[in-house]
Amino acid sequence: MPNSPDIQRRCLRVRRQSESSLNTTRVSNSNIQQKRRESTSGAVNAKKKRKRNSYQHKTTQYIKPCDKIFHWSIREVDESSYLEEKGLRFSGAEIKLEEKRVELAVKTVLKEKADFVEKEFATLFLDDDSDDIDCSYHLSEDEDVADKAHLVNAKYVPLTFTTTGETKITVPPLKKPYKTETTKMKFVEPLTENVYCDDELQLSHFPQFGEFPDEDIDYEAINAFLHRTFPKGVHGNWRNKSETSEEMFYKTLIALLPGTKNIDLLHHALYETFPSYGGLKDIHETFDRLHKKYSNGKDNLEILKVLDSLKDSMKTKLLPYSKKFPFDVKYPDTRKNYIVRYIKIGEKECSENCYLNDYEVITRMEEFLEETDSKELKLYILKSTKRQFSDFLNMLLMRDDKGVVKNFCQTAKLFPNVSCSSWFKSLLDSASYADAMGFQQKSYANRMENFRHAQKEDKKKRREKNKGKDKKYEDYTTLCDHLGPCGPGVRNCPCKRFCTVFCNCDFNCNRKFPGCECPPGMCQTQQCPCFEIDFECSELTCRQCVEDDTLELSSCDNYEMTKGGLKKILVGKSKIAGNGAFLQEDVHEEEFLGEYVGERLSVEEGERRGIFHLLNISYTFGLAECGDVDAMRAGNVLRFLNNSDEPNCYIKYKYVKGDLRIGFYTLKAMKTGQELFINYRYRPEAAAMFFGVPPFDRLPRIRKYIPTKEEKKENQTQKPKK
Ligand SMILES: C[S@@+](CC[C@H](N)C(=O)[O-])C[C@H]1O[C@@H](n2cnc3c(N)ncnc32)[C@H](O)[C@@H]1O
Repeated sequence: MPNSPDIQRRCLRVRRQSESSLNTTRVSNSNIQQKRRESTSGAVNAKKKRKRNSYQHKTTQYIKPCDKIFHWSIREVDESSYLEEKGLRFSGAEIKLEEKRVELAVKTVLKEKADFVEKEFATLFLDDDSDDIDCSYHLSEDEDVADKAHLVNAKYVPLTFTTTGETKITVPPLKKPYKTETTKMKFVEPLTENVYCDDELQLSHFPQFGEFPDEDIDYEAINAFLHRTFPKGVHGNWRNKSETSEEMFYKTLIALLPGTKNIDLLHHALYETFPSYGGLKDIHETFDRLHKKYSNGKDNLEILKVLDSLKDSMKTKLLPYSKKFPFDVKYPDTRKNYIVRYIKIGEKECSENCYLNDYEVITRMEEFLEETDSKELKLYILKSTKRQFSDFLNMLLMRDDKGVVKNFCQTAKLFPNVSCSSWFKSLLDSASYADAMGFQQKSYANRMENFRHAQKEDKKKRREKNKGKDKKYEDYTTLCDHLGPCGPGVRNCPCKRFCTVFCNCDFNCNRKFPGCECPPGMCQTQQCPCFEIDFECSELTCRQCVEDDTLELSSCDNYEMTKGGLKKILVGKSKIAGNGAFLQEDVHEEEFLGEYVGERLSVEEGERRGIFHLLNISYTFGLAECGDVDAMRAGNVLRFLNNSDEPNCYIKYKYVKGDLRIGFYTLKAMKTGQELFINYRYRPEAAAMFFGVPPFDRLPRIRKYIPTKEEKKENQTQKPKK
């Protein structure tokens, strides 16, 4: 197998003229040489043309070749479609039936999960009145408070505080005083950008545990409580199929295994639904592991029987492609618009219509040979293929062996209505390096025109699809990574209104948002297509505004989070609660303060950590359906901005490099020393809880499990001394 391909060298190279050694070639050598001469001069001209036309990106990172295919199957299942492997053949109707079963199982599990979550949360947030503590706080008449407005609603107030270290203000103690010490910083790691973090299923290491003094709380009891609250692991959602939780996957399998008529068919249907769980072998191994984890030691005989038969079938007909399925690819590299594959040239014709008998195909093969005597073609296969062809391609790539398609004819046979040589021609049509480069050569106007046109088409389709349905939140951070066209009519394409350059679809995809062409400094109005949809400008799309060589010098005014600046802000004792953030430089109205950074959590992890907010201080910002940013353990100074109903700063969410991020901006001009506030926009119940009730008193249910000091002492005296 050749090493990883070097496109520049390989593709711009003028090939050496030499003898062809295709042993199946029925074309005369002179013909081949003639062809070669034409293609050589063509390549030189194409090279010159490309050089003239091409827009030079600062980075050419996204035109790297890819040698992996992520989603093999984005296929419309109809009567004529079928799956055949090792003599197994399914009709479209059978596939539909099995997929329907998977869909039903998915719905049932989801409903169960939703009910469970609802029930748990309903009881969690209920105050059981077991402790009638009045934590309300009223300001006295003669209080010397600089900014009373902040304090009127603030019930969680420290006993003493200073504003910028000058005025010392004292407020009367709360009826039930609680810790007023500023938060210890021992767990906070300074960050300049978000760090993506995995779901953490171990709760006991959570730093907030350490923030309660030991004598006050029994951590084991809290831990036990949390495990009781989420006994089945963390919640998940199936919005994006890659984001399913293991438990859901397990439950679906359990529900489906007994009734399956054919394990391969079930596997096929499951793979359609859970592309990241791998092939038959992978699913089998995953299932074994999950069974141990979730069955609680109870073995269901029926399931075990099916498992056994599955093992047998694994032995006898281990599908050759099973290990090639994408596995664990959650967020694949977004820089690929074509896939590199080697196609081994066959030695024997499979039929009369075999590509090896086709003069045109044989002649065109020349263009794709690495070396003239090579027995493999090297193809740059574009992802944006026609729907029908993408089915074939998916199947072809799925059956390759470490990037080499060894038996092209075998795959072609699975599609009897189209001849082997027609498939080969389509493959060659879509497989040249020059085509893969096409996007770069398109002018901005051209891209914009295509985009607008695609948007119109999409709008029609969406309208039909969503007739009578409620308008849903549209998340632009879900990136697509499939073969074939994108859009609302395409199964499994998760991109809502449009694709972006961060999607893994082909760069020629007309749905791809083309960015803007504003001059530098003009991207803060609705005239700028990026600004209009809350996208930060990007050097991958916007030609003029972000053109400066160095990031810091770029004068684009819609590029702040990419640049990553942060105003001078210090942490001090807040006027309102614990620590606060204080300006150390003068700022104008509508100035960018910085990005709120922290650990970037999945929706599930955000939900799980959410429980700690009830116990303590929350540093989490929700990103709608995209997860959360949690600055509890790691973040920057913006984590110290407290809440106010009369804020002097505001938040703006923006899409930056394919992800939703949080920018902090000023609402007015301010001087050094001023404390910064935003409005957290909590719902009244949440505000009452977080700002009105000391953390310790927030969870009556938890308290049941936390021994009081007296109880603890009693327990200790009862424990036999070692
Ligand atoms: C992002 S932190 C702000 C920094 C925090 N004061 C500190 O010391 O680290 C948010 C937490 O501060 C507290 N807080 C913020 N604004 C408040 C207010 N207006 N009244 C009472 N507590 C507030 C709440 O405990 C909230 O969960």
